Amino acid sequence: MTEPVIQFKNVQKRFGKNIIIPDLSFTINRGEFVTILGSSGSGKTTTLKMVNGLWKPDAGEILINGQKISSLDLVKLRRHMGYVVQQIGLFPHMTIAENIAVVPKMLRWDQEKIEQRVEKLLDLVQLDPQKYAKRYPNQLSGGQQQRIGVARALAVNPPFVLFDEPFGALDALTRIELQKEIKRIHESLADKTFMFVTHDINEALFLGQRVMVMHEGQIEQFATPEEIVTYPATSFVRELLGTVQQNQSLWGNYHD
Ligand SMILES: Nc1ncnc2c1ncn2[C@@H]1O[C@H](COP(=O)(O)OP(=O)(O)OP(=O)(O)O)[C@@H](O)[C@H]1O
Repeated sequence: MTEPVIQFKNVQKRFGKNIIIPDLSFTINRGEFVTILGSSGSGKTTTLKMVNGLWKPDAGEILINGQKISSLDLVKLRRHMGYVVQQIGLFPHMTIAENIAVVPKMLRWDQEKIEQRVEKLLDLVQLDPQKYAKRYPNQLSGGQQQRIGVARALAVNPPFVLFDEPFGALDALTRIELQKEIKRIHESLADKTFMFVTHDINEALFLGQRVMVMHEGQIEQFATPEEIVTYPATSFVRELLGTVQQNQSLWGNYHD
């Protein structure tokens, strides 16, 4: 059964006099993995930041679980939304375990529950807890640090996780490895809704159950990867797909 959990209704966002997002409407259902693909400056990050209330829309309405975002307690809302960014900003003087435990500690979980959770999360992101829990961030590779970013975002088991170009700074092989991981994690955590911003077409098509293609603050197409590749809705989508479109098997076999 589809259950809408994130809804934008005629949302507008301006910065000063610049209308960045003129009129954005879409619905995301519980448990979906949605990727947002678009050129630089198309409004992907702005859209994500409106989902967790970091930016307020200038017009229109955003509903989270059917409730107007403007009526929600934003601190609580953000606890329900893990956030993973490119510069994950681990605290350098804290161990990996302490970094993951920041929010659980803030919520006054007892120590045993925190330790169990950290261990489970390190297992989930495939880092051996015995080996990594007591290390410091500078003793980890970039890819491993991003894994910690994912673990930290999942610490208090949020129903939503937002990703903003989390793998943008990684080398191609590490990136592919982490894409597979994130897909596996989404599949293993039933019912979590993921929104993932990227400007990498292969990444968007590989990860997204649906892909939202944005251009100049508007949705060009919001559809499954198959539909997008087979029936690009606009000339922008067609151009964006470029060579990928010419060889449909390419993205399907991207990680084989
Ligand atoms: N705080 C801000 N003040 C003014 N303008 C902003 C602000 N944040 C973003 N913008 C502008 O809004 C537009 C959309 O930015 P946004 O970061 O959402 O794009 P994006 O699609 O995520 O791009 P990128 O892929 O480069 O990160 C850009 O033109 C940007 O300059």
